[in-house]
Amino acid sequence: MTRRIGQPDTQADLDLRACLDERPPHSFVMVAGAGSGKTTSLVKALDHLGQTRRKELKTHGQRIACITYTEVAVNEIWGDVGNDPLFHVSTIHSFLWSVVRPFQSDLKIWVIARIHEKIAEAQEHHDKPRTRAATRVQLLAEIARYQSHLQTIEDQTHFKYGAGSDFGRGVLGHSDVIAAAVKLIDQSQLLRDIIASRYPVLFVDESQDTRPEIVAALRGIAETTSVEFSLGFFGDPMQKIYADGAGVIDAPDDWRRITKPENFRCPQRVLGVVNAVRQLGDGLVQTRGRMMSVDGVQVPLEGSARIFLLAVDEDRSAKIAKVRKWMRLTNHDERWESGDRAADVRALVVVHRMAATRLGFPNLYAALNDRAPSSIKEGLKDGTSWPLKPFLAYLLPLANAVRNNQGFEVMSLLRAECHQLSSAGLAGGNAPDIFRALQTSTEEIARLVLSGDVTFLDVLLFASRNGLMLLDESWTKYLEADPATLAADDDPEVPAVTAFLNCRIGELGAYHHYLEDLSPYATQQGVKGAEFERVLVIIDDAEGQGQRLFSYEKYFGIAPLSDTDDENIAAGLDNVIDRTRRLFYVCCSRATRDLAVVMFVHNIAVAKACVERSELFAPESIVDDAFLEATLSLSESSGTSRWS
Ligand SMILES: Nc1ncnc2c1ncn2[C@@H]1O[C@H](COP(=O)(O)OP(=O)(O)OP(=O)(O)O)[C@@H](O)[C@H]1O
Repeated sequence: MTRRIGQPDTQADLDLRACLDERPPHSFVMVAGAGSGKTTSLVKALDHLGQTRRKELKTHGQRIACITYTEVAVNEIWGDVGNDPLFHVSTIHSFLWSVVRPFQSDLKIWVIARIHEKIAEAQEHHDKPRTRAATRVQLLAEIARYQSHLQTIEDQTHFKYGAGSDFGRGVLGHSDVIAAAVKLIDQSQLLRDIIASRYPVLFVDESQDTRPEIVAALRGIAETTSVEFSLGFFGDPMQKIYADGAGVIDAPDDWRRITKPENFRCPQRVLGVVNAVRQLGDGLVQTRGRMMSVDGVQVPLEGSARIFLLAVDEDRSAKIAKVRKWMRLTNHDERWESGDRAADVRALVVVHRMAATRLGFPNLYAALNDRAPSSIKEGLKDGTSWPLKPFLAYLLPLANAVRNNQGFEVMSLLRAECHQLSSAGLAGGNAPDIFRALQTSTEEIARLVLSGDVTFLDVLLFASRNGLMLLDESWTKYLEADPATLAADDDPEVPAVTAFLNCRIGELGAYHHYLEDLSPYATQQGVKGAEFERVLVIIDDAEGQGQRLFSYEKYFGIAPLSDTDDENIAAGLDNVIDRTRRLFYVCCSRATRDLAVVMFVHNIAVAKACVERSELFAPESIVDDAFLEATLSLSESSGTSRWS
C-alpha cells in the first residue's frame, strides 16, 4: 500500500467516492488549501475507480485520465497507483498531444493558419508608422522566414511535439500544442465524443494553473457529449503561480463542490505562517497540522518557522551556508547542513538564474536564456533544447562511462551514435584499426568534457572530426561559417547558439546536476505539489531582477509600489502583491518540519520593521545578520556542546 492510498479517509474522500458512483456521473471541483490532501484524495479516488470499475472499463477499452502539472508529479501519482495501465497519468501537454496527434491533416491546417497569422502580425507591426527602421528590417526577415516555412510545410506529413515550436522542422512547442488542441476540441463534436469515450473519467490536478482555454475546452466536453463522462478539477486558487492559470474554476451549478478544511502537511509553526500569509488573500484558515506519534498517541508536531534578514553582498552563498549551520545548531539537527538527498533540504529560488549562479553554470544559462527564441529557451528548463541534446544525451554520458570504466555502456553509446561502428562503416575499413582509433578518441573526448577548460565548440568539433558522431545539419553553419557571416545571419537562434558554443564545457556537469534534480536548488514555482522536511526559501529581489512578476520587497512593504502596481490594485487586477503572496504561500507550505526564509535586503533595520509589521512571523523568529553572526561566533568560541 502506498503512502497516499494508505491515508485515512476524510469526509471529502467519502463525498468524492459518492460523486463518482452516481449514475449518470457528476463532474466536480475540489477546492482546498495547501497540504489538505487534494492529491491524496485524487489518488484514493483513482484507486476506488480501479476497484469498482476495472472490468467494465477494460471491456470497453477505456482508461481513466489524470492530468497534472509537472513530470515529477506525473511520476508520483503514477507510482501511487502502482503504475497501473488502467490510468493514463500525464502532463496537460502530453495529454492534449496524445489526443490530437492522430489528426495530422487537421494539425497541418492549423499550423498553416498559425503561420499566416504570424505573418499578418509581423506585417502589421512593420506597417505601423512608429516602427523603427532597424525593427522593420528584422520584421521583413521574419516574414521571409515564415514564408519559407509555408513552403517546407507543403511537404510535411508528420508533425512532432517538442519543447519549443519550430514549424520549419515540423515541431509544435508546448504553447502551440495547447492552442492547436483547444481549437481542434472546440471545433469538433466528434473529437469531444472520442475523448469522453476513451476517458470516461478525467481528473485535473493543480487546476488553478491550468489555462482557462483548456478548462473551457474540457468543460465543453462535459457539457456537450452524450457519452457518460465525469470531469474533476482539484486545486487551490491561492496556489496559482502562473499568470495564465485559471485560478478559480468556473464550474456550472450542477457540478459537485467538495472541500477539505485540514492541513495535514505543515507543523504548527509553519501552519501559523501559512494561515497568516493567506489571511490577506482569501482569508482561509486551515486546521489540524501535521501530527506525530508519541507513545502511540497522535500529537501535533511543533516544527519551526523563521525568517533571516541578511545584508545583500557579494557572497550570498556563504551566508546561506551560515544559515544552514545556524539551523543545525539551533534545531539540533545535523541534516540541515547535509548535502545528502535523504536529508531533504530544499533551497527555493525565484529564478533559475539564481540556481545557475550558485551551482556554477551562469554562462550556459545566460547563453540559452537571454535573447534566445522560445524554441531554445523553453528547452533549457528540461534539457530538450536542440543545442544541448548531443551533450546531454551522448557526450556527457560517454565521458562518464569512460571515466567509470563502463565498457559496455561506452560501446552501446558509440553503437547508437558513431557511424564508424555501423555495418557500413565497419565494412569500409579495417575493424581493428577503427576500434583502436575510436578508443583513443573516446578517451580524449572524456578528457575534454571532464577537464572542463575547453569550449562546447571545441568538444563538438573534436567529436565530429574524429568520427564519434554525425552532426545533423542544424550545426553546419556554426561549425563552418566564418564569424562575420554568422553574425549577419538573421536566424534568431544564432546569438544564443553562438554564445552557448563559446561557454566552457565545465558548466555542463553543474547544469546536468540541476536538471536531474540532484542539487538542493529548485525554483519556487517548480515545487508546487511537493513537500520537503527542511525548506529554505531564498528571497533576493536584487538577484531576481530579471523578472518583474514577483517582488518580496514590495510584498513586505520594504520597496514602494510603482504607478502600474497602484493602478492594477485600484482596478482589482492581478498585481505584484497578490502574485508574490501566492508564491510565498506555495513556498512556505512545502515544509513538513522546518521553514527558514532567507531574505537579502539593503537595509536590515527597515526590513525588520516591515517584517514585524506584517505579523507573519513571531518576533523571536526574526533573525538578523548581527544576531546570526553573534550566535555563530559564540558557538565557535564556546564549542557546539554548550550551544543549547
Ligand atoms: N487523510 C490524511 N491523513 C493524514 N495525512 C494525510 C491525509 N491526506 C493527506 N495527508 C498527507 O498530507 C500531505 C499533503 O497531502 P497532498 O500532497 O495530497 O496535499 P495537497 O492538498 O495536494 O497539497 P498542495 O496543494 O499543497 O500541493 C501528504 O504528506 C499526505 O500524505
